[in-house]
Amino acid sequence: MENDSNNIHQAKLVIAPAKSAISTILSNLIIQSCHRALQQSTIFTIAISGGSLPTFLQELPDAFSKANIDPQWDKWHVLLADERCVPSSHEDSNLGAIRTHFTNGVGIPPSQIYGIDETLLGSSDDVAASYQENVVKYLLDKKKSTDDDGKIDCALLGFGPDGHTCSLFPNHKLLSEQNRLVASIADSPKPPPSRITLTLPFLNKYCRQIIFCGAGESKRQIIQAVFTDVEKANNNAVKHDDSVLVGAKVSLVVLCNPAPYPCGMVHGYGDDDSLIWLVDEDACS
Ligand SMILES: O=C(O)[C@H](O)[C@@H](O)[C@H](O)[C@H](O)COP(=O)(O)O
Repeated sequence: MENDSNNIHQAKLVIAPAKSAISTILSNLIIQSCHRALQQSTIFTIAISGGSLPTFLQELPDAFSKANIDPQWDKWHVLLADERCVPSSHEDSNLGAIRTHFTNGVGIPPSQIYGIDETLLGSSDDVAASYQENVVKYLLDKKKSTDDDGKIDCALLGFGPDGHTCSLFPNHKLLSEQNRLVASIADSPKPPPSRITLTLPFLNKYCRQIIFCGAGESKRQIIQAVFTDVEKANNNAVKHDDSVLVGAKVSLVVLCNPAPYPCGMVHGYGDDDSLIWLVDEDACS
């Protein structure tokens, strides 16, 4: 468990009326994040995890069209929040899923969609070290050099029914990582065992906005455990723009400290919209 005793961390809890509404709301949040980034910088950087997350991105291109906003895909840089150490053509590949559900249909230059170095697959440590140097640090430097404070603009994360996020699993030694921004894991309890992942230092220091997404009853116990008082969240309802958070209930919640699960250790960067949890009613009721 992380004991970050000096700080109270808040999140915006956005409860979509149904799983089907998550894609719409997520698309609107990404449009906002992209717009904000491209006002301040010449590039938009977004980290995406695997699991069900890529399926929530299918509506994004249409959402840009409906909003009559040019996504400027040529300015997008997509990195992986975690990846299984397999070739991108393998059915377990997160990059493969992101391509299938999102990037294959849009004009992001392939050189700006950053997979792992498949020539290094014999050593997950080497894959992680290479991803840290050649992708993560490269993009942070690129942000710094484009009139920006050197943060990844947005990270889209899932969370498992065991409370993991990225490939950061409960009670695993990687939760104590202090320095590396990307690390390898050889014993992931969720198959396949060999993976690389963004670390807590990266997620908590170098992301301007984190959006967790999850749906369904299997996530309920995690939501109840990660926040101090979800039942009372309705009392903390916040005003919101219904054209963005369509039909959602929105409240401010406080993360439990110490955090009971890895996903609860991701507390974001600090301002109002830096940590959003977007879930459906089934995950919350
Ligand atoms: O590579 C992975 O396994 C994922 O990145 C993982 O961290 C995922 O996001 C969660 O397991 C939630 O997955 P679901 O959304 O499918 O429950």
